[in-house]
Amino acid sequence: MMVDLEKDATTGFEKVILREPRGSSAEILLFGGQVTSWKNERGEELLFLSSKAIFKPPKAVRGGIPVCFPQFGGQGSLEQHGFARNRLWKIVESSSPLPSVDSDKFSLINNSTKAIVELMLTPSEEDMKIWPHKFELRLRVALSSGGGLTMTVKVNNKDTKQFSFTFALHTYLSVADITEVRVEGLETLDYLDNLKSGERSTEQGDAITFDNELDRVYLSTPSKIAVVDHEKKRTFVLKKDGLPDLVVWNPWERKAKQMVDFGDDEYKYMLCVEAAAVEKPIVVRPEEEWTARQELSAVSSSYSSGPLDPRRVLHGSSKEHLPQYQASIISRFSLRLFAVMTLMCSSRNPNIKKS
Ligand SMILES: O=P(O)(O)OC[C@H]1O[C@H](O)[C@H](O)[C@@H](O)[C@@H]1O
Repeated sequence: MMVDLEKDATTGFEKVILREPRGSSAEILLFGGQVTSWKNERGEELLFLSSKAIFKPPKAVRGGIPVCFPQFGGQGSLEQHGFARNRLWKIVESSSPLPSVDSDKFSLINNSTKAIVELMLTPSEEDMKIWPHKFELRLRVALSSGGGLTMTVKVNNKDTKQFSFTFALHTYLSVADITEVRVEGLETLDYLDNLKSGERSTEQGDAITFDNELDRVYLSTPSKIAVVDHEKKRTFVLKKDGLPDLVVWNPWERKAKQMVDFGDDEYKYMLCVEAAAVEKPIVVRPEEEWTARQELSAVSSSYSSGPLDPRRVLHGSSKEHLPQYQASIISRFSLRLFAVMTLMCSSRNPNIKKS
């Protein structure tokens, strides 16, 4: 396992590179704490990064996995998606003892089964003027020996009063042809439609497919979602904890043309699936810590990684023989029962603890 710190020759941005012996790798910019590359063992890029991406602060970089904090979207007093994605983060030295970046390239061999780096963002005086809360935001990125990419986020409240925020890991997946892509695991869920001023609707269909612009916040989503790329015969599996919502976004043709940092036809080759906490802001009291996690893996589409949706576990295959409306009613009933039981078991967010 290797962890390198380099200065990108083209952009001048400092980046951490994680490599594992079988050939997979990941790159993380200190600007934005943003993962901009994740490659499998054959060296194939799994994340989308626009060819028109602008590497010039304070513009956020279009692609990879921007961190949206302390605000997702435009609902709030801050700039769209908050400021974390266009600030310079620091490496937490204890995570990977990286030397300074003065010379060309440094390497270190990490004997664990994962190549890991931890980055941190704390507010500057300027940040405190627009969001007056002392916090520590940590992002740990780990590349496992199988090539899976795990991102663990922690927000510590270092202030004397509580604060709340919304959050997303805004993952841009690279796909071969968006019209041949299917998202599984969101069937029958409620969503907020950003193309209809956040109107609430219920997903009726089967898996989600794409033939137009789509911008939705799916609510209370299962912990495991699959994005099947038929053309590439590849399935991305996204597992998450502490991030109940999932934003699904593709700008399609018209919006693509309006974005200066996005190629006119690049919408065909990307899909954003964003593990998020949007509908219910996260509240963290002084000296508390909130943790969330997302695990990404890319597997051949013939691979089955087990049931996606907890409701399918409850009903088994018998659900498939029921008329669709009946199956959906049962699904929703059991979901509500599950939600009530969860609420009864814990009234506090289980992802928040004393730090
Ligand atoms: O252009 P950005 O600020 O990076 O936002 C890109 C997109 O992010 C999310 O997916 C939102 O749901 C979209 O409404 C937004 O257009």
